[in-house]
Amino acid sequence: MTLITEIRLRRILDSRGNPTVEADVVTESGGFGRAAAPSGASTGEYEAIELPADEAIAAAREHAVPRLVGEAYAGNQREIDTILRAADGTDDFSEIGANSAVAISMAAAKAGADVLGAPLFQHLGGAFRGENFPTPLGNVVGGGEHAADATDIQEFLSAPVGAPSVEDAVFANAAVHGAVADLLEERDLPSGKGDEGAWAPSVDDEEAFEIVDEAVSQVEDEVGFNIGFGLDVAAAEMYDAESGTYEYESAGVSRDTDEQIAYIAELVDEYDLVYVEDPLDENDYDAFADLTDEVGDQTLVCGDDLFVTNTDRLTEGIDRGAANSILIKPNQIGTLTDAFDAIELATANGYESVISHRSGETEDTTIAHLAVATDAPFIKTGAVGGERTAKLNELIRIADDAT
Ligand SMILES: O=C(O)[C@@H](CO)OP(=O)(O)O
Ligand SMILES: [Mg+2]
Repeated sequence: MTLITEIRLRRILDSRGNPTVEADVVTESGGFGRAAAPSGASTGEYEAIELPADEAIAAAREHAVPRLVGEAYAGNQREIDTILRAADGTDDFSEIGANSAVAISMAAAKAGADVLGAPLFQHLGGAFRGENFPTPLGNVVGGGEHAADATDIQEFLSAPVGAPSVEDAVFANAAVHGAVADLLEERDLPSGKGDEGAWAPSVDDEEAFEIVDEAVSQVEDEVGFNIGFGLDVAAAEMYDAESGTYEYESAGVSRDTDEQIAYIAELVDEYDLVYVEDPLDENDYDAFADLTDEVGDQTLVCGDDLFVTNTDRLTEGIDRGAANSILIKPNQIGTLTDAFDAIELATANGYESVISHRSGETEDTTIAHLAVATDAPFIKTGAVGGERTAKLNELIRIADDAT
């Protein structure tokens, strides 16, 4: 029933207006799945390779599609993804592009679910999936690689950990985003938005902390449940390997590694941060381990550029005690199977898995299903903006269907 009979690949627009790859997978019994690859801006050095969309499509048509059509079953995800790896023949998908690979991988999963008549989260999570729903981390103020002339820290994240439901959490993040807008106006700080829809005012990090802290407290009072606060520092983007320092340009401050660890630990204490992503450079496992020693019992220290959803890099991190959670981005590694393997390895070693969008996105909602299927504590997928609300609204629908 799930034998693949057709795969179509096309270029579509992503949220930055760049071309990306969309895949349609059709099965013998008429099952259908469609998925699109997202795209990063603050990409990790060790990520799988994204090729220009037209090149990725041409290469996948030549090398991967003939091995899948009439040969593979959409219901057997591991088989599909093994074939994608074999068709590519490299470790980093540099032949067919991780963008083609992930679009086909996710579209096949959706086609498999369609044949079964099951929602994607059920197909991926199976009958023994947990009962929990992820807390959405809402990017409300940001800068770094996602906006010019804004904060050094890439993302200030609202984390409504006390929300009684996914729906309440989603609306709380939108309310914090709105409250930030009011506070910016009060302070006479005009602001555009960054790639993920977060406000991108021309302020230093210290002022951003003040504003987000106040916005979170205001909304907390309104909604009556606990809203935490998190960060994606994206520290690799501010790290200068030559001088060994983290350069905070908007504040004119430079910190060496020990100072960076102390600074982040201070922020965790001061703002009760529930989540800190990439607080240190992507090559510095030792510094990650030192920070995790210091604050790992208070907060999630999450590796994004550090681990790039890669089990080899995660194994190294586990061995060295670096971080206590991993960010999962299927396009960083190329297939759903690889993403699941990373999640499984994390879980087996007491690391939490946080599922994430990219700064360049489409209306694709696969990550919402992936987060529910794998019982992830958090999903990072923005607060507002169509390509972000596509996932948030899907989470609300999933919760509505599943309960
Ligand atoms: O750093 C990140 O976590 C992501 C998503 O927020 O950004 P990008 O997709 O640009 O890598
Ligand atoms: Mg990140």
